[in-house]
Amino acid sequence: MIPVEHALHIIDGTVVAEHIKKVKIAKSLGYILAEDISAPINMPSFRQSAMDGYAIIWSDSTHYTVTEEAQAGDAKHIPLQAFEAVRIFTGAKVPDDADTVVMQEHVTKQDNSITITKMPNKGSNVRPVGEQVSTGDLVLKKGLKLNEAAIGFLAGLGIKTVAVFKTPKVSILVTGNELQKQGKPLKEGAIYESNSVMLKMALHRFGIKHVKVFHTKDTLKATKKSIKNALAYSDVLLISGGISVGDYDFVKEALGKNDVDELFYKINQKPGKPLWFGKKDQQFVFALPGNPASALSCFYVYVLPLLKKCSGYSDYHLPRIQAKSDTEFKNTSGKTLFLKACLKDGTVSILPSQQSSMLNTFATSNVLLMVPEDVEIIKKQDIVTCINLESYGN
Ligand SMILES: Nc1nc2c(c(=O)[nH]1)N[C@H]1C(S)=C(S)[C@@H](COP(=O)(O)OP(=O)(O)OC[C@H]3O[C@@H](n4cnc5c(N)ncnc54)[C@H](O)[C@@H]3O)O[C@H]1N2
Ligand code: MOO
Repeated sequence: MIPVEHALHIIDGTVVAEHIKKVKIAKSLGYILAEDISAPINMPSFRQSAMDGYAIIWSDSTHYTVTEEAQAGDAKHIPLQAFEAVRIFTGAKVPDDADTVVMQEHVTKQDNSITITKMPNKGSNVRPVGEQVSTGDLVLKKGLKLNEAAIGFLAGLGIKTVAVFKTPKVSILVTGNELQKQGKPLKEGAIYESNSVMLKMALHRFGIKHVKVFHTKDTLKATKKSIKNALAYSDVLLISGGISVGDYDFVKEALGKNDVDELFYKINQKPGKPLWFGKKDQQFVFALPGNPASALSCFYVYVLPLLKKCSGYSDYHLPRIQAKSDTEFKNTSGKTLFLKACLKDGTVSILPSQQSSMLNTFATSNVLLMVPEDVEIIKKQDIVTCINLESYGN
C-alpha cells in the first residue's frame, strides 16, 4: 500500500503523448491550444476611428469646414487640408492626413461647418495601426485553454483553424453479477448499476461526451475478453469494481493477461484503497473500486488529473483550498481520508454518510476535505485542506 502523495507523484510522472488535431475555431471551445499563435496581421490594420465624430488636422482653431464623409468599411483616400473636417464614424478608416477625431458630442454644427466646444488632445480617438497586436507578435501561447474571448480574438485575426490537444477516448467497463439496469423492480440480492452513469456524467462535465460502456460478468474469461474489447476502443479505460481481494474479483489478473503493466495498486486512503493504475503502450487503465463513493472520489483525485494531462493541461489537479472546519472528526484509520464536505464562506462542514457505499451526501458536497494519514483528529476551527470539486475544467 502506497501513500496518497506517492500515488499522485506517479500520476505526475506519467508521460503522455501529445495527440493533436486541427479544428475550426468554432469547434475549439474548451480545448487546450497545441501551438503558439503569431498575429498574421496588424490589429487594427489601418488607422481606425474610435468614435463617431469629425476627423481633423489638430490646430488651435475651433472652426472647421466639413468636406467629406468616411463610413466604416470605406477604403477611399480622402485628402484633408488644415481647418477641414471629415465626418467620420466608429471603425472607419481615418484619412491619412488627419491626426485627431473629435467626438460629435463636443461639436456644434451649422450647415457644412463645425465649431468644436471641447478640443481633445492631439491624436485622440484614433486607434493606431497595430495598437492591439502587430504582425508576427506571439499573441497566444500553446497551453492556453480556449474560451470565447480567445476564439473571438482568433476570429478577429482572420484565423480559421487552430491546433488543439485531442481529448482522450474513454471507455468504462462495469463488472458485477449483482448489477441490474434501472426500469424494473430490483431482484433479490441485486442493486441498480449506478457507477457507469455517474462516471459518464463526470466525463461529460469535463467535456468528454462520447463514452462507450462495456459490461462483464464476474469470470476471469469474460473479464479478460471485455478488457481486450474495451482497450481496442479507448485511450483511457475506467473499470468499475472487481479490483479487491474477493474470489470473484478478477480485474487485476485479467489486466495482467492483457499485458497492462501495473503502475500502482492499493493506496493508504479511504475511500478508494484498492485503486489500481496501469499502462499498456500509450493506453492507461484505472481499476476503480466498485463502491460508488470510492469510485467517484478516485475519479476526482487521480483520473481527472490524468485526463486533463492527456488533454494538454499543465495545471491538471483540482485546486486545493484552505478552510476552517466547523466539525470535529477523528481519524483512527492511519489512512488519508477524503471526506464528503460542504464549503461555504470559508467554513467547511463534514457531512454524514462517509461510508464508501454512500452517495447521498456526495450529492451535496462541493469539496473533499483531505485529512492526511498522520492527522488523528480535526477539531472545530482547525484549518484544513479541501479539494475544490467545482472548478473542474479550468
Ligand atoms: N477482505 C477484504 N475485503 C474488502 C477489502 C479488503 O481490503 N479486504 N477492501 C474493501 C474496499 S476498501 C473496497 S472499496 C471494496 C472494493 O471492492 P471491488 O473494487 O472489488 O468492488 P466490488 O466488490 O465489485 O463492489 C464493491 C461494492 O460496490 C458495489 N458496486 C460495484 N459496482 C457497482 C456499480 N457499477 N454501481 C453501483 N454499485 C456498484 C457492489 O455491489 C459492492 O457493494 O472492497 C472491500 N472489500
Ligand atoms: O476503499 Mo473502500 O473505498 O474504503 O470502501
